[in-house]
Amino acid sequence: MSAPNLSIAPGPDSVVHLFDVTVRRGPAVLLDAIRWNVDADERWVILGPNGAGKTTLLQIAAAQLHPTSGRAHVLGSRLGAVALAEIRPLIGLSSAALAARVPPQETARNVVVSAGYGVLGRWREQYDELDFGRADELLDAMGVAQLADRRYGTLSEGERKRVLAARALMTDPELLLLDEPAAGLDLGGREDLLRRLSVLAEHPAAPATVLVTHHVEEIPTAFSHVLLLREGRIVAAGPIEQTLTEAALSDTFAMPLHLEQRDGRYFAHATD
Ligand SMILES: Nc1ncnc2c1ncn2[C@@H]1O[C@H](COP(=O)(O)OP(=O)(O)OP(=O)(O)O)[C@@H](O)[C@H]1O
Repeated sequence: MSAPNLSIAPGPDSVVHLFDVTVRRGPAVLLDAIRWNVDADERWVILGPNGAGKTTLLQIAAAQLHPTSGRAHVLGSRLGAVALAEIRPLIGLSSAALAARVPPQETARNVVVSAGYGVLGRWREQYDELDFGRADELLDAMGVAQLADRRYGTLSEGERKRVLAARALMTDPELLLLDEPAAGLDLGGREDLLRRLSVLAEHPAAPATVLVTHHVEEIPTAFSHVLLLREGRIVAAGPIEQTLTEAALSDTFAMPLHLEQRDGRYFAHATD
């Protein structure tokens, strides 16, 4: 299924709108005629196996990549028609690619506060007390207030993820993109982060959010929609309750899977 009824142009509440978006690299088709719309009040999960195209799709939503063909609108602007630098400050992104570029000697607080300037780590910019206050609040909201003065390079994998999630929120973005925010976290860390992301997602003023994951166990409650991706194609997309079914999940991962839902959370395992 690939949202055949999606209109060619974005609606008034649309934050991300893709119409027949295809991404090719040589003979490889990374994304194949994707039709997808994210409205401002929606919280989406993109779920799929390794190599499905999830990160590529997120790069389009982050206005970091142009489609090879098709129409992509992000925050009302058509990619290719506007300078991407204009809309990027409105997008909060946390990804492995970003994590790898953070200067290790930078403090956690500076990693967060420098998002306001679209740079990684402090250079010569001057920040005011309000900026630092907001950075500390966001570190606190992500459960790492005590690490504000620690150097990024000394943080554990899970602590870095939280700092980058705080950074993604620093500019008060209209679109929040989280690529595998719970990867590398231990069980307690994952559960704590998911609870915090659920609190955020439930907030009426929270930005439209897209979270990428390989695992249904990493879907925070309060996320409203799911897009299941396999080999660059949409298997199913829509409201999570109706769309995340055992059959659709089994198709996505190309194996028979048992899916359970309890208290708004999902759990899956292979059937015998
Ligand atoms: N420049 C390229 N040329 C050819 N193939 C590419 C190129 N870049 C990415 N790919 C392929 O595109 C596919 C989709 O990659 P992408 O990183 O979007 O997948 P993903 O779903 O995020 O994977 P993972 O879960 O493993 O992170 C992969 O098979 C990858 O090998």
